[in-house]
Amino acid sequence: MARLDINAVGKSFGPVRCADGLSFAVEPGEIVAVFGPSGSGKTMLLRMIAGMYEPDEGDILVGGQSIVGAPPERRGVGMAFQNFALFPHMTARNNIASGLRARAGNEDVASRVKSISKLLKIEHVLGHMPRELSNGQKQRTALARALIGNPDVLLLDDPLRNVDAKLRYEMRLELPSLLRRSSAAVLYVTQDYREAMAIADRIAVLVGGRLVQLARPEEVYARPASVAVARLFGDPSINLAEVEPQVGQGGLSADVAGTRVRLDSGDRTGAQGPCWLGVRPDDLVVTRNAGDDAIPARVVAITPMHERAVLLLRFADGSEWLAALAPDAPVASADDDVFVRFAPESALLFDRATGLRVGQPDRRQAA
Ligand SMILES: Nc1ncnc2c1ncn2[C@@H]1O[C@H](COP(=O)(O)OP(=O)(O)OP(=O)(O)O)[C@@H](O)[C@H]1O
Repeated sequence: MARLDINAVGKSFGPVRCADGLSFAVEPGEIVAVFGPSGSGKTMLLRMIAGMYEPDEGDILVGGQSIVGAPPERRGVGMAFQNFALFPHMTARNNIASGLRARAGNEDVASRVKSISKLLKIEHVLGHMPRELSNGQKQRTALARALIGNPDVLLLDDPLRNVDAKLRYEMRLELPSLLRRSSAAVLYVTQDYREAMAIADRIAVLVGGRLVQLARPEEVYARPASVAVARLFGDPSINLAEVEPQVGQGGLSADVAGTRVRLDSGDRTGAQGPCWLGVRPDDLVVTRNAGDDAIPARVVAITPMHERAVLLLRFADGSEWLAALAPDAPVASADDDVFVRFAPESALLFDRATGLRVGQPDRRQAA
């Protein structure tokens, strides 16, 4: 059992800065999802840990020992990729065993292949060639090969991208306990925020090669460090409006599309001046009743989406927001005039100049 430490790691290709002062640690048995937009440096981070590239600056340590410059097979690192990368001329059994032979000499290969394939439910296809395996079986075979050598660090690069939706769902449920059993420090790259939230203990959000937030999934969702992070989490994505909040008798309030709306009066230090107001579509309530804090809107369109109804709403100033309503919520029809409300505590505020969330004690750099 060994901890993975990434210390001030930087890497550039010409003008492209794909890692910029990355620092964080992954504990043994912990799963950290690396999440961010395409090109944010997720795969490059994994490649530097695996030894396919070396960092320009900083250090990478496993169990307190630097692995920078060490040959890939001596790093104690196992990897599985989105494209499976199985040897096409070898059976599943030999593919799995290759993960062990590269690392150790006189192990009892057969019994270890057997126990790992039992765990991953692929015992019955061990004699098959990769072309005879389904994508799900290939993915499990690649995972078995990565796990069989009991690596200190396990790197998974979007391992569920090429499997079908049903298997992806099942694996999201199964993977965390499977991975924790190995006691490896796991870095799990994904482009799917739901997968990151389902699988990880913590999520490292990368934007432009920089770590913009590292926190538990619910924390990243509820308290995104910046407007860029807020936009990455949620489907439909967060509604935004330009506001200038002011402190009055009833706490903080702002004009939203011409209506004065109360915002949370809690910890909002620095929340005055030009801000982005962010409200998640799930946090909107759509009613037919006017009243305090109710913004008049017209329903432009309704679309079903994952068991919910998503309403496209247009305010009097022409701006549009989306509301995602629970299946049992009374649904309006297109062209209806309605009122939109949200609880003050569901309002997120971001400084418009820096993009950082305001009223947040532990601020990180904006994306
Ligand atoms: N060998 C290379 N030579 C030059 N530039 C590279 C190389 N590898 C990666 N890059 C650049 O580094 C940046 C980060 O790439 P990386 O593959 O790590 O992104 P990613 O976050 O994994 O993206 P995706 O989600 O699309 O896989 C990109 O701008 C990419 O073009």
